[in-house]
Amino acid sequence: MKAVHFGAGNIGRGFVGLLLHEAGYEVVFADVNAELIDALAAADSYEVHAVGASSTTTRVDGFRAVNSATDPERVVSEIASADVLTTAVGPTILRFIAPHLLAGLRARPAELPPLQVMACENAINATDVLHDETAALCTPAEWTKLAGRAVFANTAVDRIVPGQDPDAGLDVTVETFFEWAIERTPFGDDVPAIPGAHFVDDLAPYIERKLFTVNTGHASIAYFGFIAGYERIAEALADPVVEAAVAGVLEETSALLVAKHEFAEEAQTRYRETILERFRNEALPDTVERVGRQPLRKLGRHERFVGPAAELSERGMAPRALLDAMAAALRFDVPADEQSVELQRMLRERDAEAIVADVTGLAPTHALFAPIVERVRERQQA
Ligand SMILES: NC(=O)c1ccc[n+]([C@@H]2O[C@H](COP(=O)([O-])OP(=O)(O)OC[C@H]3O[C@@H](n4cnc5c(N)ncnc54)[C@H](O)[C@@H]3O)[C@@H](O)[C@H]2O)c1
Ligand SMILES: O=P(O)(O)OC[C@@H](O)[C@@H](O)[C@H](O)[C@H](O)CO
Repeated sequence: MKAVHFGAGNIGRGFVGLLLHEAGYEVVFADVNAELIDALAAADSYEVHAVGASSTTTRVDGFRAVNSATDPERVVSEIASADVLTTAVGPTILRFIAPHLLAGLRARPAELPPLQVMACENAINATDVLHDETAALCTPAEWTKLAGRAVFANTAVDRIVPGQDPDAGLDVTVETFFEWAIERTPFGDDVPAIPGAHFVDDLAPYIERKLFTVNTGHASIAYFGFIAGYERIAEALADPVVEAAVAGVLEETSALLVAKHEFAEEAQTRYRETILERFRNEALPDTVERVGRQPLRKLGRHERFVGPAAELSERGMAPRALLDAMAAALRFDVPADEQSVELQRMLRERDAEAIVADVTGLAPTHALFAPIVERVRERQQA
């Protein structure tokens, strides 16, 4: 069995590649980072160090590596004969994976079982995005012909994999916790055998609970922590002011999740507490800069702040802590982060309504639009 995995970075090597390897797949990593791909191609194995209460080390071997920027023909032939295709490149990069996938499907013998495609990104329905980007590159008639050569399943992936020590080479330090939930129905009777994953009929509750608890909480720590001058996530959360602000945010998203998906309140409280414990893991060198990265994406319409806040407003509940977290995000000023630089430029040069419309995608008539505009104005005046 062969899996082509796009994105040999933190989650690629430390989670998706690892679980596919443990499931018995030969993993072919595809990435545009030449140094990384050369190192993987030259290595026999790397280690995944899971750190926390019960630390473990797992060796990953039997993989290959291909540079998708310089050797697209090889990528096509690998996809044409693969069983599984996964990605962990970032939601905004999926459109660059689509041409490879389309070419791979064109070259794939029609008699092979369909390629099982799963995008493992922090975004709702990321695999659908990859599907749509791929279908848009050919005519509807050709897509009708090719569509039978692949099945597309959305997933929710959860494991904190921080930025890695440059001296660690290919080895990856991760937390011990992990969860990989995958839609079952697209596969019909041929569900991939990945023991580390679980397959669910309805992914929405899983992905929304994950994104609006883990990622909303994480990003809130990053933005409040950045303002308070912290470098690490664990030390930011140890500050009672940050902790209280984050608790307020998670109470709001939990209220939505309980109301919308009918999670038992106690179960959601336990889930939240487990997650806060994960963020407190001192052995995990995770930084506010990594977790707060790309604030414009994180302030998007269906993302971790505006998504739940908009739904709360629509249900007649007024989100306050989420608005505070969004206001904190506006202060994320990190020269190395292109989106942070762009956000600060927008705040200096454009009017508040235009910023809110562009960044959040909310209509001016939406109940959340005016409160966010107010936060943007406050930031501009400060
Ligand atoms: N790190 C985590 O804790 C974590 C956990 C769950 C989900 N995720 C999600 O996984 C995805 C990747 O995150 P990460 O932390 O591993 O980031 P990362 O930067 O470590 O890895 C991304 C990799 O994608 C590669 N890449 C970029 N453009 C590419 C292209 N056009 N073709 C092929 N490869 C390309 C990069 O070179 C890099 O190696 C994101 O969507 C993130 O939200 C991350
Ligand atoms: O990857 P992002 O930028 O969407 O979010 C940053 C972190 O919150 C994220 O990578 C978490 O570590 C991860 O989602 C945990 O499962």
